[in-house]
Amino acid sequence: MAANSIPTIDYSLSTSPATRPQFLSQLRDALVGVGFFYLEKHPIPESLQDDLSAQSRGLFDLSPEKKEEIDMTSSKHFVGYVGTENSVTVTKKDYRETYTLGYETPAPNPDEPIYRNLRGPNLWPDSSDLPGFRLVMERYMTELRKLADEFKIFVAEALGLESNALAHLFDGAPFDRLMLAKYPQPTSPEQATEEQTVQGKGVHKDASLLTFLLPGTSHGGLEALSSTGEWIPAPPVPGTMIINVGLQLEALTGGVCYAALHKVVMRPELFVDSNGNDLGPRFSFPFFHTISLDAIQTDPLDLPPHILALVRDDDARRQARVRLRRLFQAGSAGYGVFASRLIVYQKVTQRWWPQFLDLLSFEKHVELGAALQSYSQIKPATV
Ligand SMILES: O=C(O)CCC(=O)C(=O)O
Ligand SMILES: [Fe+2]
Repeated sequence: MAANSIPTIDYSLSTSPATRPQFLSQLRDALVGVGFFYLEKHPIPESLQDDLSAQSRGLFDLSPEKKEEIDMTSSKHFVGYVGTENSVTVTKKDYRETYTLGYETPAPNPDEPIYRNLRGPNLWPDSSDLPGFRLVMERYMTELRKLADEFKIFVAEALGLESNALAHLFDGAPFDRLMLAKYPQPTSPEQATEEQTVQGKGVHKDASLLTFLLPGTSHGGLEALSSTGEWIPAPPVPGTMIINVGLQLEALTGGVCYAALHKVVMRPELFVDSNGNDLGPRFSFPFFHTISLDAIQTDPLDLPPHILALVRDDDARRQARVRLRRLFQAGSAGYGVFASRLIVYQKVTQRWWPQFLDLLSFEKHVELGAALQSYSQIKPATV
């Protein structure tokens, strides 16, 4: 399957029975091919996108002291602000600052499984500093959740399944993350690695089912790796969002859907427009749509043969099997998700979850998942 350019899919085709088959067929090609697509004519109101962008700029403009108040280390739920100095992909530094939030909810009861601590209260900035911030973020998350709910149906249908074939993966409380990301313009040569390139975000696959990325500025820099090994640029296209397949969808479909590796590279020329004007910092807003933390699915989805035949090769199928096992290694999906957060955000782990500090590496991911599970079973009352 041709997989060397990023297709554009028209959301409005999904709304009429006459054009829906065309929409679903384009969606299937994108999920199986490059794993990234632009969604045009989507239903997120432009005014809400503008509000999101304005509030995000306001957040990153807060003083260091105010940012400290909402620093992720103040939350045991892996939400809040992470400064440039603490941003990494695996072990390499990312040159960006982020703020992450989820659905506002009380912390779980001590007798619930430990992974439910991935949900909890957000770290909101002071409303006198940023009036309207919380309202805009919550509105945006509500709209994105609605769009993601539609995509669960679209994806099922595009893969030849019943419309509700993914519904069971979302039983229980929803778990999604909205991230606001600011990539400051690199200023000093020390920030550059090779060929003047600064790592905005290092090479990775998203841990989500699907990611819905709203670019906040016109900067390029995002690139996706095709299955044939080419880096394909995915610059913002006005009026569209960028949707990409995450590891969960790849694993659940036995490798039929392709979770592309991707990265954000920052070359100096990306920070000026075609007239040579300075573009300022780069902003982007990914919404990581994820199956329920309580979901359990040990076998891949039961795809029809003509869809299964679309898998690239045996290796893709094998790797997806391994991923699926890892995802549900300890039962519910939440254990694996919690284990990954403990590994990625070690400062949070040091402060809130020190009992797991000696298991913090991706090589020990399986062990860590098992430790979390037995911790939930043996010592629930002390969580
Ligand atoms: O900022 C972007 O364009 C993409 C960021 C990204 O891939 C991520 O945060 O997972
Ligand atoms: Fe990503």
